[in-house]
Amino acid sequence: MSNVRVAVRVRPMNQREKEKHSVCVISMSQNKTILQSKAVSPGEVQKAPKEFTFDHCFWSADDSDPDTYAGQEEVFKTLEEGTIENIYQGYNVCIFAYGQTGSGKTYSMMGTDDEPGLIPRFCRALLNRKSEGTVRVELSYMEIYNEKVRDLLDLKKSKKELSVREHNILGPYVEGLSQHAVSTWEDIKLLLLAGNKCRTTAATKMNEESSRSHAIFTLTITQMFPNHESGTSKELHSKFNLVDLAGSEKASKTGAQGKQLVESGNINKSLTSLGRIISSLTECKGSYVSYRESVLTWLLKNSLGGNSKTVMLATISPAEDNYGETHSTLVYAERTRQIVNQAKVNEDTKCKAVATLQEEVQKLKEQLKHAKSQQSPELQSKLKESENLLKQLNLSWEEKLKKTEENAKVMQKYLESMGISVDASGIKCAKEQCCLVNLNPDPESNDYLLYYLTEHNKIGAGSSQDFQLTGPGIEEEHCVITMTPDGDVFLVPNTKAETKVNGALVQERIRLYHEDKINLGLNYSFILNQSKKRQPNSLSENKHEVEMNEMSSDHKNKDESNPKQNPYYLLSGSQDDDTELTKTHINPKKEEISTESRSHDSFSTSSIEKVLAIPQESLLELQQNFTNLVKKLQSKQLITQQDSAGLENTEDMVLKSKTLLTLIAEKGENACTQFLDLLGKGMSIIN
Ligand SMILES: Nc1ncnc2c1ncn2[C@@H]1O[C@H](COP(=O)(O)OP(=O)(O)OP(=O)(O)O)[C@@H](O)[C@H]1O
Repeated sequence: MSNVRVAVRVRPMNQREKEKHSVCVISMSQNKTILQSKAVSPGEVQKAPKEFTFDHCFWSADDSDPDTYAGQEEVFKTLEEGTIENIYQGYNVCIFAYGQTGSGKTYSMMGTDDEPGLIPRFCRALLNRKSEGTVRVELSYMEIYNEKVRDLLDLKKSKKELSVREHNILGPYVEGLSQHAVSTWEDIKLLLLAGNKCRTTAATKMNEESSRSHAIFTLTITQMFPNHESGTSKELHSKFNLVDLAGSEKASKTGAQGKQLVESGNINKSLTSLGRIISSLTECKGSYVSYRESVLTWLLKNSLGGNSKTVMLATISPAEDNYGETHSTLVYAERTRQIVNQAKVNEDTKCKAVATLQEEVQKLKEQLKHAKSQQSPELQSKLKESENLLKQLNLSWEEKLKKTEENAKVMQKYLESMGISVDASGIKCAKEQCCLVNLNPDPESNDYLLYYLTEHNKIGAGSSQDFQLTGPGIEEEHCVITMTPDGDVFLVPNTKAETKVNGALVQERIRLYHEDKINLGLNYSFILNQSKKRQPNSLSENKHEVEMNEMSSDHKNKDESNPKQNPYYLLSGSQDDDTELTKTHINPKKEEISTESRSHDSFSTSSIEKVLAIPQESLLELQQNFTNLVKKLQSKQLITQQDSAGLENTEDMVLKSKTLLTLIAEKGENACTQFLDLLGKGMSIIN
């Protein structure tokens, strides 16, 4: 019998907290965490600080003093103590991270490329551990989102909801969850990367990269010890669960609304059940514990009060404005420490399970023979369930390896067909392929996602969409991007959804060009990569240079020495020529404006004639271009907000152009020169 080991980790102040000059309310001394009470108004009595005792307290709030600072390595080393040993002795182990959104759960569990967290460190340590027996490691990775289980590693089935079942020897399990035989860190890394890319994330006001799902990463370790004298063999089995729970914060504080509020409700349903279970295990010992109340608690049944050695890592913010959440996390964590587990060595579990399953299958077949028709569907489904489990348990290691290999290929292809390219070394994109590059780094893997475009690409939050995005402002059917056989790309917005191209709101079908910046909802930003079409050959292909120049300077402002900061570097950083994307920005052909036309009168006449000659389909582009130009002129104070409002009210392009030219003319020679300069830079509505 052993208690759940509980560790608390306090993260550094984030930008928001620093800007607000938040006071640090956390201090740590050995295994004690002290929470100072909030500042009070004059006349009120300051409450005494609250003290909590844990097995480990990690001070990660400030790295200026290496003696007190606990980095990723220290957290791992402390929690690893005895853990790998326990796994190799045949015990189940579970480590779960609990805390409010943005408190550092994912950072602690997954970490970054430079600062790997517990999952990659444990995987490596586990593979490096020597054993006298033959060691087999299998891996699964799932997500619980809105009380639904999804396999993060079987992409063909990733949209399918999987069911939780329970076997009397094996305990709760997810039916049909893919198991991947792994032998090296590289095998695991690829699966981790792919799984993380599939994880659902939705931004909230508190933490834009907030993950709204619970993720369970499981390593199943089997050791075989053959006894050559007796011809028998012993098997030890252990399950190692690494769980990254969703944020425990209150929905109101994060600004969750609508669909997200439902998500929060369901996330909290799992967490509420978790809390209830922790209470019944600690306060009302002996009372019935309803693990099946939520998917999460059902799957973690063994980890809480059952057959597992469990560690809870509670993550907290140091800032005063998170006092309430921090306090409840600490209370929760202290209570969890009282849970007593009954871990036992799992010896020959598989053999026992196989034997009982075989018996069960026999019995069920017998029963089916004599069953009344109304009972048979239930019996049949039970039989199928047992047969499936038996089949999975009976697979040989070679078969498993082969399956894993096949699945890896399918997974890679499937991801590509979905528009996501996965490669352990970073992002790759076929030179000729047209794709959207997501400029928001993937929170789980720190790199960028590619969405390869096909003829017809539905984008939105709905399950029928080709590219599913979640987050504020994303509609069920947000927009459609189409591509003609010639590679011309068009965007058709849903007029109710917020879609911007190069900063301008789009309300009707619009053609897209190489390196156009597309904003969907509040948080998604994409760049169109259309390298095949990057050479401008039509009047409109030089239209975006001003934006491109702006973007280039935006990019320049980023830390170019760090390839992860800049998708262009990441894209071009590939060693492989075939899959390289260059970072060169388009350099559109500039049409020289003749010196004689540099008088606004002659310019305006010829310009309007050109506008009149423009075919209808180009007018839409023109309108878009016009909007961009107006914005630019506004920013240069060549026209006022009032002027541009007047322009917006005019539908007719010719009239619009005339008004604009008149407005510019009124500003005098300097304004005309600047205007022409802008036109010359590619913002022309008429050349
Ligand atoms: N110990 C730490 N040291 C440095 N940075 C940290 C630490 N913990 C968290 N952070 C940073 O704080 C931010 C939020 O952390 P993280 O994403 O891990 O939170 P979370 O608890 O997993 O949130 P969510 O519930 O939304 O998944 C990230 O930018 C992360 O890099």
